[in-house]
Amino acid sequence: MPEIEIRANIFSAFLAGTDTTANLFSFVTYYVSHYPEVKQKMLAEIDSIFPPNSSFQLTHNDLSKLKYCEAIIKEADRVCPVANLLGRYPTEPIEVGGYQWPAGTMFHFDLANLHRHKDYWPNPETFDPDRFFLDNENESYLDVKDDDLIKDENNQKEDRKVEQKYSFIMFGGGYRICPGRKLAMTELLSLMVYIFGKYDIELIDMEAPLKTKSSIITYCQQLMVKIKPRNQ
Ligand code: HEM
Repeated sequence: MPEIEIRANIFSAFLAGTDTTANLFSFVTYYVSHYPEVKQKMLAEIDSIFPPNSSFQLTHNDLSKLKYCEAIIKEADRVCPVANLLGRYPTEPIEVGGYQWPAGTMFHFDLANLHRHKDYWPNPETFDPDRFFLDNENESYLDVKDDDLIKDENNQKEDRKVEQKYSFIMFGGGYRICPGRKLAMTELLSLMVYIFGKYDIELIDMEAPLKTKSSIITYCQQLMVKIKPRNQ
């Protein structure tokens, strides 16, 4: 492998594997602290599986029971997508949006607007993890199934399931879907158990908006919080 490719791979492993997860955890912290009813429901779920003041082992099986926490992570990324720059280029001429495009045209996906599109999301501006929680039994955002891929490849846009799936593309989709998605979810859920399970986190200023800046990813510029051990 040429040196430039080795460097590019190391760079993307750092950027893709650490900055995404770290910044999304900041967004989760902001939203959880901003919505007391969400925080309460989250703590009830964490405490029911990882009882406070008990010595527990973090197992994959127990983490996978944290369906509401998973919904919070997805909802935080829906309203504030940490990976916002997603590109594709066609290898052959293609028609998109009623226009003909030559092979090699670079298309960028506008994740922030897609994740808030009113055709797919009722009350898109509202932070509401229940939209993922109540749906959790049927959803499969993290596991793209082969039959969906085949249908999508053939561009069968009438397939409503595929269309709905791709209205939320936190981890991208298709053959280039994020290979670290399960690790990312495991890391984020573990952090939620260890941090929110043990500490009470409050925003210094409940009125302050989430301060972010976007480049290749959206990162948290500042998050002022007060941390103290939880009273259990
Ligand atoms: C919350 C955390 C994360 C988010 C939101 C995220 C999101 C994404 C997105 C949107 C893509 C583009 C997918 C596409 O083009 O369809 C991607 C690609 C990628 N991600 Fe992640 N990611 C996260 C964590 C991770 C972690 C933990 C790793 C590795 C340890 C990782 C490794 C990668 C790599 C290597 C690619 C490029 C894949 C390719 O081009 O084939 N990501 N990620």
